[in-house]
Amino acid sequence: MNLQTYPDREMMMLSLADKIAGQLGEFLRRDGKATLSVPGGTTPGPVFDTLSGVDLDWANVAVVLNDERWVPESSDRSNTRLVRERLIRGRAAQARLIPLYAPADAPEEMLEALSDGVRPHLPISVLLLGMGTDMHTASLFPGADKLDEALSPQAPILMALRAEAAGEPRITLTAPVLQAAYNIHILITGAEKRAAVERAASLPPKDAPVRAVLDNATVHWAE
Ligand SMILES: O=C1O[C@H](COP(=O)(O)O)[C@@H](O)[C@H](O)[C@H]1O
Repeated sequence: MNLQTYPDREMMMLSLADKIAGQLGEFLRRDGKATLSVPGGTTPGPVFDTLSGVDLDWANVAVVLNDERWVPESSDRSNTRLVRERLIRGRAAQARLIPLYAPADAPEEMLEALSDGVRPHLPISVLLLGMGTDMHTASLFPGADKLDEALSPQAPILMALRAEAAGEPRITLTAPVLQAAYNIHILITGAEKRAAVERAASLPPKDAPVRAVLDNATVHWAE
């Protein structure tokens, strides 16, 4: 694990947004397109705020969430809502948001259609992940019903998972999709998450799912 620490959160968010923009720019110059995968939750908003103001060829950037809670966009638990409100606006308004949610009672009903939408945008150029204090990343939760399958090299692009700690049913990119990303960043704040990520480094992915990507990731941390 490559751990990068910052004097404060503001500096970390600005610096990480700058790094991500630079990496997206390299893909855009070389391939004419790029895929950015981002987390939801409470941490990444300030990175999105800065990124949305960066001058990039956003029309050729596909944005894919790492995971989604199975709730409509009207819910304040919706990761899609966060991304629309904080990232896909300003200069980034032209970016293409690839859906991880569609109205249906259960994620299983939409897995195939949503996977078909994601497939053309793989592999991910720049992957930004969050992490919970329980060492889950994306919606790969310890103890989730289908965690073993989602961690397997044969896992499909997307899976539906359920876990007690997750609240709603989840839909998530699986481990092989995350591992195939060209650039991997994990964004965490606070002492509890720092201790958790250090603990994860010596645990197997079934106990600490973030471990599935840790060896090739840069972990960005500020108090
Ligand atoms: O439920 C989720 O949690 C993680 C971590 O969220 P945070 O609020 O602790 O930053 C997030 O990365 C993931 O995308 C989200 O669905």
